[in-house]
Amino acid sequence: MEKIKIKYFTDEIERLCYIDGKSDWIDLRASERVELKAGEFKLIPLGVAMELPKGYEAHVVPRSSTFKNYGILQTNSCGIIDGSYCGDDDMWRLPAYATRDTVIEKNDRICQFRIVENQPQILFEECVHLDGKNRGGFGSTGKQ
Ligand SMILES: O=c1ccn([C@H]2C[C@H](O)[C@@H](COP(=O)(O)OP(=O)(O)OP(=O)(O)O)O2)c(=O)[nH]1
Repeated sequence: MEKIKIKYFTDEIERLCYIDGKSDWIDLRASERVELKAGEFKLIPLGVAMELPKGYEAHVVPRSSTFKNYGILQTNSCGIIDGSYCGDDDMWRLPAYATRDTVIEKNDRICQFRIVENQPQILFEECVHLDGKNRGGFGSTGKQ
């Protein structure tokens, strides 16, 4: 089991909870009421800052119901929370674009995260040709 040190910026959101069995992604809540007009962008505060376990980062994505319920899109597709983002003021935020007029209430669950191990250090070794067989891509699977 991994331990995460967490700071809440408000008592008005429920505490994060790891729910065993159903999904290991952990829901995050808006820490203030946010009203957006169609076409507006906002960094929605999530009311938490964390010190992740050494060697981990966190990935934040919307919940599957987020677009249906609120009409917002996460503008960076997947939020990367670096392990170094662990200062007292390093509150997590969701960059969101509203496709319609919408209201997100304080404490609404709008996205989810999991922690992921950092990739190993990478050294790029330049070459002229690669030895592998060309795989094809972008719709080539199952075609000759
Ligand atoms: O959806 C996100 C993405 C990032 N962050 C926080 C955590 C992350 O560690 C920090 C910095 O993010 P990033 O490294 O992506 O941005 P940057 O390097 O400051 O800016 P950019 O890479 O866009 O130049 O912002 C969030 O709270 N939510």
